[in-house]
Amino acid sequence: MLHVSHLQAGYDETIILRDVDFEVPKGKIVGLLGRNGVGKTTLMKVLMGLLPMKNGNIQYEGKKLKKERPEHRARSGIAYVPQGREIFSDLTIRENLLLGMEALPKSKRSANIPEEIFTWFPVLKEMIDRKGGDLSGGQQQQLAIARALISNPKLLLLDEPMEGIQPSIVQLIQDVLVQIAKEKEMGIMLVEHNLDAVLSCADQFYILDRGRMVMSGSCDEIKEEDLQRHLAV
Ligand SMILES: Nc1ncnc2c1ncn2[C@@H]1O[C@H](COP(=O)(O)OP(=O)(O)OP(=O)(O)O)[C@@H](O)[C@H]1O
Repeated sequence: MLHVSHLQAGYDETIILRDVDFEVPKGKIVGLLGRNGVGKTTLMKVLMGLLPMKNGNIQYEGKKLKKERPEHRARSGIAYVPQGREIFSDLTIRENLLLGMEALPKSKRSANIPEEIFTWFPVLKEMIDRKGGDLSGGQQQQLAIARALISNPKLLLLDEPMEGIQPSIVQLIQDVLVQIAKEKEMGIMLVEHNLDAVLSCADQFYILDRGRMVMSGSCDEIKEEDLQRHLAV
């Protein structure tokens, strides 16, 4: 569903991504690993249209992405949960979730939150009228993911969703991702430093280093020594 080739991007004159090739197939979770500052977030921003690419090709659902704005990409089914969650602290869970509808064309928006959201994240139903700022980090992360899922995206980009989250919530998020990738045939790209979490829920992985994907494969076949070589600081 997503094919990226020879992608080059960066900030002003600085090139961060030199020649990036990768794919996210339909219904699969793809983990993106790499040391701090290699450009994982930069790649997500380019995919979401928040940063222009300098060169290369992005093909999404059979069409080339060029200069489409983020809202256009969101309407075409790409959802992004940035690092740090970015939920609205002064709005309730309900209000935060309904904002996720903005990603849909007006004719498809609803005033009701789909019940499946609460089957994945029951705590959001229990606390529906509480303000975002009153939630724990793990609850805020569930809210941020749920808000992205409201628009029923085809491709979900997640930037470090497990960061600073307690193990039981990490497990819940992993279980939800595995379930929705399969049931909804959603492609999921997961940037994560929590290696165990990536290996236990992703199907495939890529390692980004010095502007290129230096390694990729199936998570079942990943070798500890290769990880050490590319990820050790
Ligand atoms: N807005 C910006 N302007 C200039 N340089 C930036 C900007 N944002 C990020 N960078 C630089 O681009 C490089 C890649 O940053 P990026 O955040 O994409 O890395 P990352 O792999 O996501 O890191 P981390 O794992 O720490 O989140 C870093 O050197 C960073 O300092």
